[in-house]
Formats: sequence, structure tokens, C-alpha cells
Amino acid sequence: MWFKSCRMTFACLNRMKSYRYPWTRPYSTSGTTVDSSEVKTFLALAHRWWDEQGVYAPLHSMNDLRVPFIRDNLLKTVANHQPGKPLSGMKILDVGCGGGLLTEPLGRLGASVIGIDPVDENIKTAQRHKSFDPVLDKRIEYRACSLEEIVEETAETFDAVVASEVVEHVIDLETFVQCCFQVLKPSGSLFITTINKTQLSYALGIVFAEQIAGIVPKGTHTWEKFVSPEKLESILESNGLSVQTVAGMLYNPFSGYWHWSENTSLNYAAYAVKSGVQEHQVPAEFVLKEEAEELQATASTNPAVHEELKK
Ligand SMILES: CC(C)=CCC/C(C)=C/CC/C(C)=C/CC/C(C)=C/CC/C(C)=C/CC/C(C)=C/CC/C(C)=C/CC/C(C)=C/CC/C(C)=C/CC/C(C)=C/Cc1cc(C(=O)O)cc(O)c1O
Ligand SMILES: C[S@@+](CC[C@H](N)C(=O)[O-])C[C@H]1O[C@@H](n2cnc3c(N)ncnc32)[C@H](O)[C@@H]1O
Ligand SMILES: [Mg+2]
Repeated sequence: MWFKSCRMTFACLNRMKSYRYPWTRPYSTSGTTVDSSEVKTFLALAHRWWDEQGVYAPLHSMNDLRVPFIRDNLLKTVANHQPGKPLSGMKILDVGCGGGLLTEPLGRLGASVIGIDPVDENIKTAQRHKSFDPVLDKRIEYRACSLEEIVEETAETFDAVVASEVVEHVIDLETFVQCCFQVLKPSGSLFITTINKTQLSYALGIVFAEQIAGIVPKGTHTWEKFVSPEKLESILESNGLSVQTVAGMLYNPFSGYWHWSENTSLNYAAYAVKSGVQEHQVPAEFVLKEEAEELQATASTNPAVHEELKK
């Protein structure tokens, strides 16, 4: 179209009771955040990631905002950094990495990045593309999996988790966020970009962007799955992630460029930090024996936990 020429196993769960104490491992009873219909949609486009003027042009263009957003906020967390490789020494998990459009620039900034995506064809595309650059080939690892599948082996591993243009495609956002918490180191950073759930995002993000202008392929988004910043902030805060920044992003379909905006009624970026304390609900029946002993020890100092353990 004329616009185109322009641009975890520990997921936490239902039936939980409220405790207020430093987090302990939750146990998944069901457990997926992956919507099979989304997988089908992305599978069909798995070979299109690196066509910079193609269906994923807006995501290529979004790097102009999100890469500096992630870089600059991460640099505030370190005393000094290596010129040229400012993110050197940092471990980043890129969840829903797709073809690696954001994974690669983060690797170029010196970070060790693991990119995961449930669509194996996306991972094949990403692996093929990074293989052309020996530096990236060493710095980036890709895996075809969901977030909940790697939580156990990567608990408290990452300095940062990135989920860019992903949460509007998942089911069970709360579980998704809890997994992000689990894999982050204490004080680790979480970066999310997504689309707000407003009448304007329906009019512009669905009717205009998909059905009229073809900025994104028809069926890319379901308005009901869009996430307001208020809802996202509430889920983050109640899961031990302290929101630092929410900033609006505006796509200009004429120029194909993104701009920061005061207005969050369409796209927005959020940055949160793992605070380490959660108002979590942990189902007593899901707490392993050693966890119960740990809690028992805690109970001696915390009556609230003591009460819960008696139930
Ligand atoms: C039950 C139910 C569904 C209710 C909905 C709520 C409700 C009641 C809605 C009613 C609202 C309403 C009034 C609807 C009327 C529908 C209608 C007649 C709409 C007309 C459309 C319109 C208003 C057109 C205006 C046209 C115009 C004047 C344009 C020129 C001005 C201008 C520059 C506009 C800017 C347009 C703009 C900002 C478009 C971008 C919109 C947007 C949110 C895009 C996000 C998409 C995107 C690029 C996200 C990243 C991304 C990318 C890709 C990819 O494939 O590249 C994939 C992804 O998964 C992504 O997340
Ligand atoms: C719009 S693309 C964004 C890709 C990449 N993050 C970027 O911004 O360039 C959304 C990606 O999320 C992946 N995805 C969908 N559901 C997911 C889930 N539940 N968990 C992880 N990734 C998911 C899709 O396979 C797709 O690659
Ligand atoms: Mg999207």
C-alpha cells in the first residue's frame, strides 16, 4: 500500500493466597502464556523479519527509540562502562525476540543476549541472520521456547528482560510478568513496549493501521488484548516490579518514523526495576518441602507467614 512505501515452569498461578514476604518459588500447575493463534500468525511471516521495507518495517524503525531507551536506562545502573561496548558484561533476555530485530542491536552494544521465541521458524530466521556477523554469533544465543519453559534454569540470571511488542500477543499477562520477575537478578530491569487499549488505538491501530492503510498485516492485533499502562503498571507493581518510566511512542505512517510523545493513548514503553519484595500469593499446596522449611524459619520472625503455614 502507499503507507508501505512510507514504514516457569514457575509461572505463578491461580488460587493463590496472599503472603507478604520475600518471594519464594511459585509452581506452575498449568502453564503457558503462548496463544496458538498468535503462533500461527507469526509463523506465516517468519521469513519476512529482515526485509526492512516489508511487513516488519515499523519494528525496524522502532529501534531508533527502544534501543537508546534500554541502553540509557541500563547505563544508569552501572558506575562505568566500556566505550563502544557500553552494555558489556550485562546479561539480557529478549522475550519474543522474533527474528532478532532488537536482539542484534543489544548484542552490538556489548550485552550477552538470549533471545527466545515460541515460533521456531522465527528462531531459525534469527539464527541465520546473526550467523553473518561473527561478533554477534558469539554474543547472542537463540532458543525456540516460551518464557515459562526457561524460568527454572535461569532464575535470577538476567540484568534485564526485554519484551518489546509482545505482551499484546500473550495470554495470562500476570503469569508472563511473574516469570519476568523470576529470571531477573535483584534490582534487574524490565523493558516492555506495547499498545494501549483505547478507542483511539482501536480506530488507528486496528481500523486504520490494519484495515485501511496496511501499516501492519490484517489480523496482527486483537484490540481486546491491548494493555493499558494503568493495567500494566498495576500488574508490575503487585509482582515486585517498581515502575520507573512510562513514555508514549507515536508512529508516523507517512515518514515511517517513531517519536517520543507525552501521549500514551497508542504505543508506549515502560521501564520497571525488580524491587525484590512482592505482594505475592503463593499456594501453600504448591510450596515444596524445602520451601516450607524455609518459610517455617521465616515464620519465627514473621507472624503473618506463621499464620498462613498453620492453614
Ligand atoms: C468492541 C470493540 C472492538 C470496541 C472498540 C472500542 C471502540 C468503541 C472503538 C470506537 C472508536 C472509533 C471512533 C472507531 C471508528 C473506526 C474508524 C472509522 C476509524 C477511522 C480511522 C481513522 C481515525 C483514520 C484517521 C486517518 C488519518 C486522519 C490519518 C492521518 C493522521 C495520522 C498521521 C494518523 C496517525 C496514524 C497512526 C498513529 C497510526 C498508527 C496506529 C498504531 C497504534 C499503530 C501501531 C501498530 C504498530 C506499528 C505496532 C508495532 C508492531 C508492528 C508490527 C509489524 O508487523 O510491523 C507487528 C506488531 O505486533 C507490532 O506491535
Ligand atoms: C510483534 S513481534 C515482536 C518481535 C520483537 N520483540 C521485535 O520487537 O522486533 C511479537 C513476537 O512475540 C512472539 N510471541 C507471541 N506470543 C508470545 C509469548 N506468549 N511469549 C513469548 N513470545 C511470544 C511472537 O512469536 C513474535 O515473534
Ligand atoms: Mg504487536
